[in-house]
Amino acid sequence: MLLAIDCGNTNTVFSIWDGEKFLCTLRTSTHHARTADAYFTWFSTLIKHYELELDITDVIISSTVPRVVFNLRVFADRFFDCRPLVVGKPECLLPIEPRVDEGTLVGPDRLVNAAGAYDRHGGDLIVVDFGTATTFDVVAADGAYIGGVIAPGVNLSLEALHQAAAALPHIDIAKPQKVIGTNTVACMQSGVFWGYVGLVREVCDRIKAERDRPMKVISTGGLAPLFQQSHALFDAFEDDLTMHGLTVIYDYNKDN
Ligand SMILES: Nc1ncnc2c1ncn2[C@@H]1O[C@H](COP(=O)(O)OP(=O)(O)O)[C@@H](O)[C@H]1O
Ligand SMILES: CC(C)(COP(=O)(O)O)[C@@H](O)C(=O)NCCC(=O)O
Ligand SMILES: [K+]
Repeated sequence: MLLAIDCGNTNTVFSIWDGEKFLCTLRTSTHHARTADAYFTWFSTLIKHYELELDITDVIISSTVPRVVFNLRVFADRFFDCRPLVVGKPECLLPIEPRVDEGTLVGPDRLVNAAGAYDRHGGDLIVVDFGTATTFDVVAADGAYIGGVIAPGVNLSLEALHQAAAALPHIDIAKPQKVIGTNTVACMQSGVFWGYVGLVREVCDRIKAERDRPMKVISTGGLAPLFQQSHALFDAFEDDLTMHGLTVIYDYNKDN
Protein backbone atom coordinates (compact mmCIF):
# COMPACT_ATOMS: atom_id res chain seq x y z
CA MET A 1 0.00 0.00 0.00
CA LEU A 2 1.23 3.46 -0.93
CA LEU A 3 1.03 6.62 1.13
CA ALA A 4 1.16 9.60 -1.26
CA ILE A 5 1.95 12.99 0.28
CA ASP A 6 1.38 16.27 -1.56
CA CYS A 7 2.74 19.19 0.38
CA GLY A 8 1.74 22.63 -0.94
CA ASN A 9 2.61 26.01 0.53
CA THR A 10 -0.78 26.11 2.33
CA ASN A 11 -1.97 22.52 2.79
CA THR A 12 -0.44 19.08 3.04
CA VAL A 13 -2.56 16.17 1.77
CA PHE A 14 -2.03 12.48 2.57
CA SER A 15 -3.79 9.83 0.47
CA ILE A 16 -3.66 6.07 0.75
CA TRP A 17 -3.58 4.15 -2.53
CA ASP A 18 -4.26 0.41 -2.52
CA GLY A 19 -3.14 -0.06 -6.14
CA GLU A 20 -6.61 0.53 -7.56
CA LYS A 21 -8.24 3.31 -5.62
CA PHE A 22 -7.65 5.92 -2.94
CA LEU A 23 -8.91 4.56 0.38
CA CYS A 24 -8.90 7.90 2.16
CA THR A 25 -7.51 11.43 2.00
CA LEU A 26 -6.39 13.48 5.00
CA ARG A 27 -5.52 17.17 4.95
CA THR A 28 -3.55 19.35 7.34
CA SER A 29 -1.98 22.78 7.09
CA THR A 30 1.65 22.96 6.03
CA HIS A 31 4.13 23.79 8.80
CA HIS A 32 7.83 23.37 8.19
CA ALA A 33 8.47 22.86 11.89
CA ARG A 34 6.13 19.86 12.28
CA THR A 35 8.14 16.84 13.43
CA ALA A 36 7.88 13.23 12.26
CA ASP A 37 6.28 12.35 15.62
CA ALA A 38 3.72 15.13 15.22
CA TYR A 39 2.81 13.87 11.72
CA PHE A 40 2.31 10.40 13.13
CA THR A 41 0.17 11.58 16.05
CA TRP A 42 -2.11 13.42 13.65
CA PHE A 43 -2.14 10.64 11.04
CA SER A 44 -2.78 7.74 13.40
CA THR A 45 -5.52 9.57 15.30
CA LEU A 46 -7.43 10.59 12.18
CA ILE A 47 -6.97 7.32 10.32
CA LYS A 48 -8.81 5.40 13.09
CA HIS A 49 -11.98 7.13 11.96
CA TYR A 50 -11.82 5.28 8.61
CA GLU A 51 -11.48 1.81 10.18
CA LEU A 52 -9.12 0.60 7.44
CA GLU A 53 -6.82 -2.39 7.37
CA LEU A 54 -3.61 -0.50 6.62
CA ASP A 55 -0.38 -1.98 5.38
CA ILE A 56 1.71 0.95 4.16
CA THR A 57 4.90 -0.27 2.54
CA ASP A 58 5.85 2.71 0.36
CA VAL A 59 5.75 6.49 0.58
CA ILE A 60 6.03 9.09 -2.20
CA ILE A 61 6.35 12.81 -1.49
CA SER A 62 5.93 15.93 -3.58
CA SER A 63 6.71 19.12 -1.70
CA THR A 64 6.77 22.73 -2.85
CA VAL A 65 8.26 23.53 0.59
CA PRO A 66 11.79 22.07 0.71
CA ARG A 67 12.08 22.37 4.50
CA VAL A 68 9.28 19.91 5.27
CA VAL A 69 10.90 17.06 3.35
CA PHE A 70 13.36 16.20 6.11
CA ASN A 71 10.63 15.54 8.70
CA LEU A 72 8.49 13.64 6.18
CA ARG A 73 11.48 11.43 5.35
CA VAL A 74 11.95 10.66 9.06
CA PHE A 75 8.20 10.00 9.35
CA ALA A 76 8.35 7.43 6.50
CA ASP A 77 11.48 5.80 7.85
CA ARG A 78 10.42 5.64 11.49
CA PHE A 79 6.80 4.59 11.15
CA PHE A 80 6.66 2.70 7.84
CA ASP A 81 10.23 1.51 7.66
CA CYS A 82 10.72 2.78 4.13
CA ARG A 83 12.83 5.22 2.17
CA PRO A 84 10.36 7.56 0.48
CA LEU A 85 10.53 8.57 -3.16
CA VAL A 86 10.82 12.35 -3.30
CA VAL A 87 9.75 13.96 -6.60
CA GLY A 88 12.45 16.26 -7.91
CA LYS A 89 15.32 14.30 -6.34
CA PRO A 90 17.68 12.53 -8.75
CA GLU A 91 16.67 9.05 -7.53
CA CYS A 92 13.02 9.68 -8.43
CA LEU A 93 12.59 9.01 -12.17
CA LEU A 94 9.97 10.84 -14.22
CA PRO A 95 8.13 9.17 -17.10
CA ILE A 96 9.46 11.99 -19.29
CA GLU A 97 11.99 14.70 -18.50
CA PRO A 98 10.82 18.33 -18.45
CA ARG A 99 12.08 20.58 -21.23
CA VAL A 100 12.91 23.89 -19.54
CA ASP A 101 15.91 26.22 -19.26
CA GLU A 102 18.99 24.50 -17.89
CA GLY A 103 19.30 24.88 -14.11
CA THR A 104 15.56 25.52 -13.60
CA LEU A 105 14.08 23.73 -10.59
CA VAL A 106 10.47 23.16 -11.58
CA GLY A 107 8.02 22.90 -8.67
CA PRO A 108 7.52 19.17 -8.05
CA ASP A 109 3.75 19.69 -7.89
CA ARG A 110 3.86 20.89 -11.50
CA LEU A 111 5.82 17.84 -12.65
CA VAL A 112 3.34 15.62 -10.81
CA ASN A 113 0.34 17.43 -12.32
CA ALA A 114 1.85 16.98 -15.78
CA ALA A 115 2.38 13.24 -15.23
CA GLY A 116 -1.14 12.74 -13.82
CA ALA A 117 -2.87 14.75 -16.53
CA TYR A 118 -0.92 13.09 -19.36
CA ASP A 119 -1.82 9.67 -18.01
CA ARG A 120 -5.54 10.52 -18.05
CA HIS A 121 -5.82 12.70 -21.14
CA GLY A 122 -2.77 12.23 -23.37
CA GLY A 123 -0.71 15.22 -24.51
CA ASP A 124 -1.24 18.87 -25.44
CA LEU A 125 -2.70 20.01 -22.15
CA ILE A 126 -2.82 23.00 -19.86
CA VAL A 127 -3.21 22.18 -16.15
CA VAL A 128 -4.46 25.12 -14.08
CA ASP A 129 -3.76 24.56 -10.37
CA PHE A 130 -5.53 26.97 -7.99
CA GLY A 131 -3.27 26.61 -4.96
CA THR A 132 -1.30 29.16 -2.97
CA ALA A 133 -0.11 30.30 -6.38
CA THR A 134 -2.20 29.81 -9.52
CA THR A 135 -0.02 27.82 -11.88
CA PHE A 136 -0.46 26.88 -15.52
CA ASP A 137 1.51 23.77 -16.47
CA VAL A 138 1.91 23.12 -20.18
CA VAL A 139 2.18 19.47 -21.24
CA ALA A 140 3.51 18.68 -24.74
CA ALA A 141 2.21 15.97 -27.07
CA ASP A 142 4.71 13.45 -25.64
CA GLY A 143 3.78 14.22 -22.01
CA ALA A 144 6.76 16.44 -21.18
CA TYR A 145 6.31 19.45 -18.94
CA ILE A 146 7.55 22.31 -21.14
CA GLY A 147 6.93 25.35 -18.92
CA GLY A 148 3.97 27.48 -18.02
CA VAL A 149 2.81 30.46 -16.03
CA ILE A 150 2.87 31.39 -12.33
CA ALA A 151 0.34 33.95 -11.10
CA PRO A 152 -0.50 34.98 -7.52
CA GLY A 153 -3.07 32.70 -5.90
CA VAL A 154 -6.65 33.84 -5.40
CA ASN A 155 -6.40 34.05 -1.60
CA LEU A 156 -2.97 35.64 -1.86
CA SER A 157 -4.44 38.43 -3.99
CA LEU A 158 -7.22 39.06 -1.48
CA GLU A 159 -4.71 38.99 1.36
CA ALA A 160 -2.44 41.44 -0.46
CA LEU A 161 -5.32 43.93 -0.78
CA HIS A 162 -6.05 43.62 2.95
CA GLN A 163 -2.37 43.95 3.92
CA ALA A 164 -1.70 46.98 1.78
CA ALA A 165 -4.88 49.02 2.19
CA ALA A 166 -6.01 50.16 5.63
CA ALA A 167 -9.73 50.19 4.79
CA LEU A 168 -9.92 46.79 3.06
CA PRO A 169 -10.98 43.90 5.32
CA HIS A 170 -9.79 40.30 5.33
CA ILE A 171 -12.40 38.39 3.33
CA ASP A 172 -13.00 34.99 1.76
CA ILE A 173 -13.43 34.56 -1.95
CA ALA A 174 -16.91 33.90 -3.33
CA LYS A 175 -18.50 34.11 -6.74
CA PRO A 176 -20.29 37.48 -6.93
CA GLN A 177 -23.67 37.66 -8.65
CA LYS A 178 -22.82 40.91 -10.37
CA VAL A 179 -19.68 42.68 -11.54
CA ILE A 180 -20.52 46.05 -10.03
CA GLY A 181 -20.10 45.73 -6.27
CA THR A 182 -22.26 48.00 -4.11
CA ASN A 183 -20.21 47.49 -0.94
CA THR A 184 -16.52 47.06 -0.18
CA VAL A 185 -16.58 43.29 0.19
CA ALA A 186 -18.57 42.83 -3.03
CA CYS A 187 -16.15 45.14 -4.87
CA MET A 188 -13.15 43.12 -3.67
CA GLN A 189 -14.74 39.77 -4.49
CA SER A 190 -15.68 41.03 -7.92
CA GLY A 191 -12.18 42.29 -8.67
CA VAL A 192 -10.53 39.05 -7.68
CA PHE A 193 -13.14 36.58 -8.98
CA TRP A 194 -13.79 38.18 -12.39
CA GLY A 195 -10.15 39.19 -12.61
CA TYR A 196 -9.18 35.51 -12.33
CA VAL A 197 -11.79 34.44 -14.87
CA GLY A 198 -10.19 36.92 -17.26
CA LEU A 199 -6.68 35.89 -16.30
CA VAL A 200 -7.38 32.22 -16.92
CA ARG A 201 -9.08 32.88 -20.26
CA GLU A 202 -6.36 35.20 -21.53
CA VAL A 203 -3.45 33.02 -20.43
CA CYS A 204 -5.00 29.84 -21.90
CA ASP A 205 -5.82 31.58 -25.21
CA ARG A 206 -2.28 32.85 -25.48
CA ILE A 207 -0.74 29.48 -24.64
CA LYS A 208 -2.91 27.82 -27.33
CA ALA A 209 -1.94 30.52 -29.85
CA GLU A 210 1.76 30.17 -28.99
CA ARG A 211 1.56 26.37 -29.35
CA ASP A 212 -0.64 26.76 -32.42
CA ARG A 213 -2.81 23.73 -31.70
CA PRO A 214 -5.94 22.80 -29.76
CA MET A 215 -5.26 21.96 -26.13
CA LYS A 216 -7.38 20.51 -23.33
CA VAL A 217 -7.54 22.61 -20.16
CA ILE A 218 -7.78 20.77 -16.82
CA SER A 219 -8.35 22.51 -13.48
CA THR A 220 -7.30 21.31 -10.05
CA GLY A 221 -6.32 22.68 -6.60
CA GLY A 222 -8.18 23.88 -3.51
CA LEU A 223 -10.00 26.77 -5.17
CA ALA A 224 -10.70 25.17 -8.54
CA PRO A 225 -14.35 24.30 -7.73
CA LEU A 226 -15.14 28.00 -7.43
CA PHE A 227 -14.23 28.55 -11.07
CA GLN A 228 -15.63 25.31 -12.39
CA GLN A 229 -18.93 26.72 -13.62
CA SER A 230 -17.44 29.90 -14.96
CA HIS A 231 -17.95 30.36 -18.64
CA ALA A 232 -16.49 27.14 -20.00
CA LEU A 233 -12.94 27.87 -18.93
CA PHE A 234 -12.09 24.19 -18.43
CA ASP A 235 -12.64 20.90 -20.21
CA ALA A 236 -12.38 19.00 -16.93
CA PHE A 237 -12.02 19.51 -13.18
CA GLU A 238 -10.07 16.87 -11.26
CA ASP A 239 -9.51 17.45 -7.57
CA ASP A 240 -7.35 14.32 -7.26
CA LEU A 241 -5.04 15.14 -10.18
CA THR A 242 -1.88 15.68 -8.10
CA MET A 243 -2.54 12.50 -6.12
CA HIS A 244 -3.11 10.58 -9.34
CA GLY A 245 0.18 11.95 -10.70
CA LEU A 246 1.98 10.69 -7.60
CA THR A 247 0.68 7.16 -8.21
CA VAL A 248 1.77 7.38 -11.87
CA ILE A 249 5.31 8.40 -10.88
CA TYR A 250 5.42 5.75 -8.16
CA ASP A 251 4.40 3.00 -10.65
CA TYR A 252 6.96 4.24 -13.15
CA ASN A 253 9.73 4.01 -10.55
CA LYS A 254 8.62 0.51 -9.51
CA ASP A 255 8.80 -0.68 -13.11
CA ASN A 256 12.14 0.93 -14.03
N1 LIG B 1 -12.54 23.72 0.08
C1 LIG B 1 -11.97 24.92 0.12
N2 LIG B 1 -12.74 26.05 0.19
C2 LIG B 1 -12.18 27.27 0.22
N3 LIG B 1 -10.87 27.49 0.17
C3 LIG B 1 -10.08 26.42 0.10
C4 LIG B 1 -10.55 25.09 0.07
N4 LIG B 1 -9.50 24.25 -0.01
C5 LIG B 1 -8.42 25.03 -0.05
N5 LIG B 1 -8.77 26.33 0.03
C6 LIG B 1 -7.87 27.46 -0.03
O1 LIG B 1 -7.37 27.45 -1.34
C7 LIG B 1 -6.02 27.85 -1.36
C8 LIG B 1 -5.24 26.79 -2.04
O2 LIG B 1 -5.31 25.60 -1.31
P1 LIG B 1 -4.45 24.36 -1.73
O3 LIG B 1 -4.84 23.95 -3.12
O4 LIG B 1 -4.54 23.35 -0.67
O5 LIG B 1 -3.01 25.07 -1.78
P2 LIG B 1 -1.55 24.48 -1.81
O6 LIG B 1 -1.59 23.25 -2.69
O7 LIG B 1 -0.74 25.57 -2.40
O8 LIG B 1 -1.16 24.17 -0.40
C9 LIG B 1 -5.59 28.09 0.06
O9 LIG B 1 -5.60 29.48 0.28
C10 LIG B 1 -6.68 27.40 0.87
O10 LIG B 1 -6.93 28.06 2.09
C1 LIG C 1 4.70 27.83 -8.14
C2 LIG C 1 4.61 27.12 -6.79
C3 LIG C 1 4.93 28.09 -5.68
C4 LIG C 1 3.16 26.61 -6.62
O1 LIG C 1 3.05 26.02 -5.35
P1 LIG C 1 1.63 25.81 -4.56
O2 LIG C 1 0.70 26.87 -4.98
O3 LIG C 1 1.11 24.45 -5.00
O4 LIG C 1 1.96 25.78 -3.12
C5 LIG C 1 5.55 25.86 -6.77
O5 LIG C 1 5.27 25.04 -7.86
C6 LIG C 1 7.01 26.26 -6.80
O6 LIG C 1 7.58 26.62 -5.80
N1 LIG C 1 7.64 26.20 -8.01
C7 LIG C 1 9.03 26.49 -8.23
C8 LIG C 1 9.26 27.34 -9.45
C9 LIG C 1 8.79 26.74 -10.75
O7 LIG C 1 7.93 25.84 -10.77
O8 LIG C 1 9.27 27.17 -11.81
K1 LIG D 1 -0.34 25.67 -7.51
